[in-house]
Amino acid sequence: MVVLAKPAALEQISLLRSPEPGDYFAGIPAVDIASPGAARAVVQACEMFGFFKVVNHGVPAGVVDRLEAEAVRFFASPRAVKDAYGHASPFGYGNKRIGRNGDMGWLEYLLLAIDHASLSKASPAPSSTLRDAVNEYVGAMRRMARTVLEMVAEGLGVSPRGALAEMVTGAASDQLLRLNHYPPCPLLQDLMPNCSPTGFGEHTDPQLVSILHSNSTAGLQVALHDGGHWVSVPPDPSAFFVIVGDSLQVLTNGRLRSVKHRVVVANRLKSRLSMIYFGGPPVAQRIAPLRQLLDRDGEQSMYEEFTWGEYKKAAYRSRLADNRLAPFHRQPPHVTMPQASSSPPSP
Ligand SMILES: C=C1C[C@]23C[C@@]1(O)CC[C@H]2[C@@]12CC[C@H](O)[C@@](C)(C(=O)O1)[C@H]2[C@@H]3C(=O)O
Ligand SMILES: O=C(O)CCC(=O)C(=O)O
Ligand SMILES: [Fe+2]
Repeated sequence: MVVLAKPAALEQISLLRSPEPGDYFAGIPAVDIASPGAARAVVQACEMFGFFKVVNHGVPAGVVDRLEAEAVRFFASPRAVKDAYGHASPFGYGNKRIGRNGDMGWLEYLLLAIDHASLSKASPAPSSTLRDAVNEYVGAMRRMARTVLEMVAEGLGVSPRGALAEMVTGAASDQLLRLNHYPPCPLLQDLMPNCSPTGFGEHTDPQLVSILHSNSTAGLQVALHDGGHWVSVPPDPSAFFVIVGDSLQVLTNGRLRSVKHRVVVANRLKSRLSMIYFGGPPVAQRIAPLRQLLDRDGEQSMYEEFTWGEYKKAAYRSRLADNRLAPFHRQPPHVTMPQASSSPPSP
């Protein structure tokens, strides 16, 4: 038996099967958020996939292009310059290490904290041009998150319409912006032509919603709710992708479900660049199913109650692939069995 050694640079990075043309999934719903039926379409997509593409979003191309150009410029700078903004703990520049608990991926990134509508002082900006581009982009993402969450509320029949949106766009909300750069990895080309390094390992996002933009290099995969099968998402730089997070799953008592996703670095020539806005609530926000939904549908909460601060603390102690909601799942209501008789059966 011939045992192939992994190149040292990939030692702690797990390999995935490279996607084949048939893995590209044509069924990802695209929602025109400016259309009259959008609220229903958003809820349907979130129920079925926990993921959808936003088209006709109204975000000017210049806002995206400016931040993308700044990100490209930053990632192209010398390692020593980038390290001056690291090491992501959790904010700043990170290289290969994701979080603090041993997860590794074939990527480099900038993780930035957002206070209200602009870059937080907790995240020093590598340059004033990058800071301005971030602030402009975050403004557009906050508006999109508001629109999407208003549509979720409307589609679910929850009032006021802003009940969910306010959690993410209110003054004390906990938002992040992440710029991910996945350089091509030619190391496996001859060694294992059908394998590719993991860029970002499988996980669900802990917040309410994440809004993702990427360049035209593929790599994102989502696990279908129906069977857990991994499918590749065809990239579309003219659109955004909305990812349902764990907190929105709990707030809707599991009606909308967070989606597992990951990135595989299969392109041997071109970098993938993604920009993701994470919409989280204030740390003190109670995360529990909306009362209106429970009362209307005669349901009991499927989850133990927690605050976003508690969930976040637990999440940051977990590994990427962990099921972070599992410890908060309530046991199904106790089923009482008829008592077995202790007296011997009569003859
Ligand atoms: C391994 C980890 C990275 C992460 C914190 C965690 O301990 C588990 C959740 C991870 C995640 C996934 C979505 C976002 O990219 C992120 C910023 C988040 O809020 O939760 C990352 C965290 C991170 O990279 O620090
Ligand atoms: O970079 C991507 O396309 C996805 C990254 C991601 O899921 C994340 O940063 O949480
Ligand atoms: Fe994610």
